[in-house]
Amino acid sequence: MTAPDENRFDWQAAENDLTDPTTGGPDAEVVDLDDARARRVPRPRPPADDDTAEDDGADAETVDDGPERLGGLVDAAEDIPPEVLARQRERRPILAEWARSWRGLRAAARHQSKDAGYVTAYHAVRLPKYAAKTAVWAPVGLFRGLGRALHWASAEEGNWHLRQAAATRGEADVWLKLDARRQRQSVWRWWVLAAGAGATVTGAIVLTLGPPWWRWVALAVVVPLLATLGRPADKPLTDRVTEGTRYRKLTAELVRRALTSLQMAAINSAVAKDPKAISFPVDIHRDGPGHLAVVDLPYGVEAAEVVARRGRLASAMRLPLDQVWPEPAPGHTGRLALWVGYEPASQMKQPAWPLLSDSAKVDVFKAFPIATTPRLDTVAVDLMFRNYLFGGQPGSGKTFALRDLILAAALDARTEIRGYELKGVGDFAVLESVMAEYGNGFDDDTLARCFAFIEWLYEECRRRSKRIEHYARLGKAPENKVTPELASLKGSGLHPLVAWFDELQELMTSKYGKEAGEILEKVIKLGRALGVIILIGTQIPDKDSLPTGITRNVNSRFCLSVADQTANDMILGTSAYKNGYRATVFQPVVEAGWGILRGFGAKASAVRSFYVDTTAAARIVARAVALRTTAGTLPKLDEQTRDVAPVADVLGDLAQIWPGDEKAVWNETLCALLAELRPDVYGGWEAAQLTTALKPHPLVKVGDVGRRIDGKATTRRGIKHPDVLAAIAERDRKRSAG
Ligand SMILES: Nc1ncnc2c1ncn2[C@@H]1O[C@H](COP(=O)(O)OP(=O)(O)OP(=O)(O)O)[C@@H](O)[C@H]1O
Repeated sequence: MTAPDENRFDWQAAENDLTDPTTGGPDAEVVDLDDARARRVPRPRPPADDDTAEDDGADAETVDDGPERLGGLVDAAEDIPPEVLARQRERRPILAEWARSWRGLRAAARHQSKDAGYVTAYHAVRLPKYAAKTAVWAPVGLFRGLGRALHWASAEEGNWHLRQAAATRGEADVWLKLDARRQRQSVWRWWVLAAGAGATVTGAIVLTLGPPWWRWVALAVVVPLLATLGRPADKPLTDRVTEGTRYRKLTAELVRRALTSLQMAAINSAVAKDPKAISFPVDIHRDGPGHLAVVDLPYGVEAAEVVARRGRLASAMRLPLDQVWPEPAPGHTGRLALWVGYEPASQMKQPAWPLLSDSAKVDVFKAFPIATTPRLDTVAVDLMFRNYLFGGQPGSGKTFALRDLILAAALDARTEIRGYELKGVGDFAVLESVMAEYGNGFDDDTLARCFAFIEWLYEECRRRSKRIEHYARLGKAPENKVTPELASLKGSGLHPLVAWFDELQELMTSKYGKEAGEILEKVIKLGRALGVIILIGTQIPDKDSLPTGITRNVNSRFCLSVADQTANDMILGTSAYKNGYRATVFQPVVEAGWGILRGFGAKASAVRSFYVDTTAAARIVARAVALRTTAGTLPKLDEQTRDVAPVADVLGDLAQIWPGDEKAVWNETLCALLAELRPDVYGGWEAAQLTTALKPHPLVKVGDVGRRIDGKATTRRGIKHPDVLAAIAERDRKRSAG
């Protein structure tokens, strides 16, 4: 098809339509084309005899819908402003994709040198075999070469047959003419041959007189040439270096074959009707350490459907799974970006985490590297004004990914870090010295502390919002958000606070779950602008283990290998699976660290978190300790508690302040008495706070307690004295049991 003209009107197609009676319908008439051009009359609408009649184009503007247009205009009506048209016109880049960035250049150079190295090594080990073959065929080549030279000089080639034919027919004069012609030809050829022979003799003399290396060079050049001349046509001197053993080059044919092998009826039937139903808006090109094919799938097929069949795609290409990376491409939903690496991702060496370098520092307001793409590009993320959700099945690598973020946070000396790992393995213990609070385990005590921490976070958010209000009044928080200046301002109380929870499902499915979920949701909503950064890791992303209120409000998500669509969408958001963002394609353990990162830019993408083992993590922590010691922000071991946490022994204090021999007392009365005892701890407590503080002690049941006030019966929440005593006895028993 010819390219559309400036106004995007395809004259040739329109002319064909107007002159072709089969498309013009029974009433088609011959139209004066000049007239048609002048008036731009839309062609007559063909009779609507099937479903596609609508698409067949009601006006001539829409006839050009061939592959060149895919992703471009649907209708180039004249009222579309020229600047929009100009924006939509896709220009091919002057330089090839691989030559446009250092990364591309380096990757191409690395690939070429690797390739050259391979070929050299391949042939080097076969050199003895090649030498033997050369020794055999070179003498044959010498005689064959001499024979051919003599034959050429005699100019008999072709002529002999003609002379024979003339002799058979008895045409003597023809014979004589042919022979005379041969003689004429052979005269100058003999001269050429003689000159060649002379040159050879001279060369030989020069070689004998010259230094020995001249003879070796001559031998190295001439002998292989003679051997090549002497060898049989089907037996090359060197072995073939087959392409297949190195990598499979991505070609349009391979992509087409792979796509038609997916057993997708929509693709196969479209291709059966029109082999061009699968088209390539951009040429397949090198992109990093692999090739990228941007494919426009047949009408109505979504890229997401192909992404879901990554396994079949890899099978059709005869490649390992982690070498084939299909993704939805920008443009429209039927556009697929298929990247195929030179080698499987598992064999590609991930570069070392840049933050491991001794000079690396982190500013949580700025992006830092956290992962790599399949093409080994670095992906950077920031922490400030973000909440993260990491989800994946066991062995998917979420703990390691979460730890990367906390390690990065540790390198910003302003950041306060507190968190709980509720798996009890101690993956985060390496960070203990830079954390202001750390809990590890899934026992009731740790869960209670974790819950109390969430409550504290909420209180901290309230305190921070007051501080922000204050600074906003002073004009220091123009957006009512923490600014880098406020975060660095000592005593502002607005420094970044990273609160992390690994395996949060343990808390959410415990007795604290409901309340913890509700409070955490509020913290996530409030904390973002206040410098409170929540990081959550969970293994079971269902609505009981991870309240939807939380998932809805998280703005950065990393979904590692998950088992099904529900889990995928719980982490990445509704419709993520449908839109082709499917972490179900990753295998746990084998593809640990791989996942879909969402919340950074328009497109979610497959990335692999940097692998940082505990030894490397310890090196970073050592640096973080040094940075924090200088900045004076290193948490002291004996101070690793929250400033307003209920550090006091609530049960003991209750027993101490219990009024007389009352059997049951209202919480609010108890709060007032507790505040008198320890105003720094209990000052401002309300009834609900006491209820929460008693949660870790199931023996103390908070219930309705009735009293008479001015003769009127009044019921409020309260607790019973025997319960408190029983809980103290139980706690003492547990403590003495160890
Ligand atoms: N980015 C990575 N690159 C390579 N290997 C990784 C990566 N991240 C994690 N792994 C490997 O995967 C293993 C499991 O990782 P991790 O403990 O983070 O998984 P998990 O999802 O937290 O599993 P679980 O829920 O069982 O704790 C690690 O021991 C590590 O060896």
